[in-house]
Amino acid sequence: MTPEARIATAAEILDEVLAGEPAEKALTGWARRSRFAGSKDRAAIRDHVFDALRCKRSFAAIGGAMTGRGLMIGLLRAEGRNPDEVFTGQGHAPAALSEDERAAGHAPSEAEAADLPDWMLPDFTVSLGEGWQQVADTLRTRAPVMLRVNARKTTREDVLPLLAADGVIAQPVEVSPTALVVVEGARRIGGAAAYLNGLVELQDGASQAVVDRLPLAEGQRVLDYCAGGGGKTLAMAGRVRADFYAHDANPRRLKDLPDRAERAGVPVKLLETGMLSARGPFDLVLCDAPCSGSGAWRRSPEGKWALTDASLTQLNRVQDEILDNAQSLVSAGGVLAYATCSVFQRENQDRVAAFISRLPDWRVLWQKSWTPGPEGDGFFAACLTRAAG
Ligand SMILES: C[S@@+](CC[C@H](N)C(=O)[O-])C[C@H]1O[C@@H](n2cnc3c(N)ncnc32)[C@H](O)[C@@H]1O
Repeated sequence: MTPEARIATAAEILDEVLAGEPAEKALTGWARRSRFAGSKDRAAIRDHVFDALRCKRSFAAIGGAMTGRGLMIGLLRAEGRNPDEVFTGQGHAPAALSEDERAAGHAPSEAEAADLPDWMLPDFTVSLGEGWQQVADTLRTRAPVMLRVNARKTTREDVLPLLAADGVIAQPVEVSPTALVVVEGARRIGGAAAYLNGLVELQDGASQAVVDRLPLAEGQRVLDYCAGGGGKTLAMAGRVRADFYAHDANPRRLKDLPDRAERAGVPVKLLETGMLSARGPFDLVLCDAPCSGSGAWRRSPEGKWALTDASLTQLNRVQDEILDNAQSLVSAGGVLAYATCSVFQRENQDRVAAFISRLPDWRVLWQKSWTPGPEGDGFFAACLTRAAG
């Protein structure tokens, strides 16, 4: 496919997404119908679609329309290119611009330029202070592909040449002693021997940094209360030998964990909700709570546009409920850890403060935020314990 044909296809797929189809589904549907497209075409079209979804408001403003064509015109103008050079109507290129399209477009407002919904701007600025624009700008860019080295099986230094032998070039980063950023060959990770043998896992750098800070010790009983696919369970198990238990309100979310744990060489027991009290208490209970995902909107930009003030408030209720339920499973002297991949104070510091005001016998050991950047997503974590007495 020519570069122009890829833009035309991205515009069509974006129209489906704007009509309500999830981006992944629209991309997969197109790829199934378009066997002529090669892997490079698929990758380029995917990049166009996700670049446009990250910058949907600003591209629509400068492109003149919230349509697939408008977004692609906006993308080209944002890159300083003249859309007329791509929208030629020749071969498989998109149809030539009309006079109206050529004249359309306006300078973006503050929220449009930041690619945030208007309602969100106050929450964003309160949560991030002076750095809010930089964070909004970061969320408009592609996320790094990052790996976690399984310290149970290898070291960063030893695994780098193994990855390179399979075409995956990675570099150590500072955010965590187990983190690598992939600089070349990201699409080869799934077939790399180091991945297949459990030496590395795909995991964001800040996720790893959160786990680094948890006060884990050998022989503890540790519960991952919102384990999902088990990324944090495995990262914790990579650090110490302890008894790891994984739970999720939606047990189907845990389905990949047994295989991943086996590959990583770490035993993890799955627990259903009804078994939690009987199997407790636990020395450490981690609540990696469902959240807006705002710290990871580079990876999942549709979440940025789907979130509403009301859905954020509803998430806050779920977060409070999770903390209230999980605290009863923590042993005397044990630790309750709370984490989100959100940048919003409402989901982070405010939830911790609300918890302490409901249950004043708890105190905060530490809390920390990570902003999205070259070494990872935005994250928040806090550790709490019951005050002695
Ligand atoms: C942020 S994800 C967890 C990601 C996972 N820890 C990881 O590192 O891969 C949040 C998880 O919380 C689960 N969840 C939602 N409500 C819950 C509840 N009330 N109790 C426990 N888990 C819940 C969701 O099903 C989801 O899998």
